[in-house]
Amino acid sequence: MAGLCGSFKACHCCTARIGPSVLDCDTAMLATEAARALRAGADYLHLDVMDGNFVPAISFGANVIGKLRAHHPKVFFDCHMMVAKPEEQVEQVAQAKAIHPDTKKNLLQFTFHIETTKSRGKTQEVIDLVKQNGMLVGLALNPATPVEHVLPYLDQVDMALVMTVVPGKGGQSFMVDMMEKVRHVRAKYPEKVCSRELVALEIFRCG
Ligand SMILES: O=C(CO)[C@@H](O)[C@H](O)COP(=O)(O)O
Repeated sequence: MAGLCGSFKACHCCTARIGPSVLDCDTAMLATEAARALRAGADYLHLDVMDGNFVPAISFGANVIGKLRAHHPKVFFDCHMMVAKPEEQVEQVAQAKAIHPDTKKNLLQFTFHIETTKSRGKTQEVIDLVKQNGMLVGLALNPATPVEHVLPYLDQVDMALVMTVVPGKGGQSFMVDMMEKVRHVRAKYPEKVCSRELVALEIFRCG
């Protein structure tokens, strides 16, 4: 059975961190639901922000992320920004910044989609803006987007989010053919690639 890196042997890159999406939880009880996920073993939280534009659905935004921070001051938040103009939300999301008191690690990441910036020539600008606002940077790519679109930026970002579902809703089937993109990114950046659904698949495989 292949590991996270696609290797058929156990190796260092098969270490996984679990960051569940809270999209399909009872969002009226978000802080409690997040606590439940963390108690169950989540290492961090994946927060799906949807604007009704880049994707049809609307979920929650920076204001809710800020409120959630008050309940979870030591938890890493990966904010998956499924929004058409990520640059307009950087400052608001940055309000939820936090540094872990013991590890001194940055606990906030702003992950935006290359599809929203590439055609406007704004990818570099958004990366810079996110960093200026004190957050880690994630770069996401849709299943239909070639991996080559993100490669020029991977030296500068903290994470590549290889989507293995079409962005917009929860509960979809894992697209196993996206593994090729994961392998491609991992070959050069073993610590930078993330595919949440992939992690779920591996847990399933391991029983
Ligand atoms: O970004 C997305 C979808 O747009 C993902 O984070 C999913 O929303 C996760 O949902 P489940 O697959 O866990 O139901």
